[in-house]
Amino acid sequence: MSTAHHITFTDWLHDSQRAHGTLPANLIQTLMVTAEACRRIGAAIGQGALAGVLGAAGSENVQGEDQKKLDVIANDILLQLHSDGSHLAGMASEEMDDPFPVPHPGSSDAYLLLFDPLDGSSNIDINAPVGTIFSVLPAPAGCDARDASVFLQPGSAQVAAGYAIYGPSTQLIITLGHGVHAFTLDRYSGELILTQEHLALPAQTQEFAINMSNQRFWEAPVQTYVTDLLAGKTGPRAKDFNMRWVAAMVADVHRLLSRGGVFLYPLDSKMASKGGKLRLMYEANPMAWLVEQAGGQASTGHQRILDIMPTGLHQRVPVMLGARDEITELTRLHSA
Ligand SMILES: O=P(O)(O)OC[C@H]1O[C@](O)(COP(=O)(O)O)[C@@H](O)[C@@H]1O
Ligand SMILES: [Mg+2]
Ligand SMILES: [Mg+2]
Repeated sequence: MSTAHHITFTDWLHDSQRAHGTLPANLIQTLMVTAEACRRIGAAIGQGALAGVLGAAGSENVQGEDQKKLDVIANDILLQLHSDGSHLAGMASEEMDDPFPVPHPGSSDAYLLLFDPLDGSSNIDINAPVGTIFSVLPAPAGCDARDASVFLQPGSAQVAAGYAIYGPSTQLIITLGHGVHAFTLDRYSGELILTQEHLALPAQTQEFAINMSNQRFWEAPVQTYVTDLLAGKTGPRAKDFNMRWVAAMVADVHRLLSRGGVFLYPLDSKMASKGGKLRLMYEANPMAWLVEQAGGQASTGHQRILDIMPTGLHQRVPVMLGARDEITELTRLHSA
């Protein structure tokens, strides 16, 4: 589809409502407030050293990881902006052990919002891209969002998913189940403007993303897969592959959605007991749905990510997503 100009995110949400009729007011509100939170997080990140926001917060999150000041700031911005409304029943975040119930949950059709407020934290101090990832689930009628089990729905139940990337430009990428669309922040007007509709992920690629320093810890199927890619033209794949690793899932997935590719964070023996590196509910699920909506696939190697029945809010899973033919090859190797 052609590039559209000067359609703001708000206009687009109302157009989508007219076109698909599936956007309740509370969902529109959830997405508008999330977009505004991302704009403010992007502004704080953009100020960098000038705002004193860089460096460690001196605390740990539930995963036992050191929090950066911006992890905490980004989390607080999302909590604060959403707490004012009645569109959500509750929120869950990488940075909080337990769910955050919204003080005055309103109507029965409220939503649950899950997020990784700042993805790629280790990139902050080197002025490289970072992002915010979010996933929206329906709240079961009359649920008590203090109870983590209300959030434990498979990725296939998501009603919206997306991310903001804070790079040379700030962009918001979103799906509501009708393709993947990109908005770019106009820094002069403060508006998010629709800049690309229906992002498409080619079935084939010659580019892969994986943290190669973990090679010796991977399981056999991933060892075989990457060995074949590295063998290039004279190997079994009969073509040369390029490799990229930004070390922020948002940026690595954004590259896939922009020019194709495959991204892997497989299980390795260092983290086998944890189940993987990336978090299912607010990293793997939203990215898996975006990738599928763009024509790609997302798998653990054994199972479609969106079919996983979650057992914990902060559950981790192996992630392989991107070009359809590559994920098909990876699942073949895992079942061999
Ligand atoms: O340290 P590595 O192996 O490069 O890990 C990079 C991965 O870790 C993450 O940064 C984890 O995200 P957080 O920064 O939200 O903890 C992913 O975005 C990225 O894919
Ligand atoms: Mg992350
Ligand atoms: Mg994070």
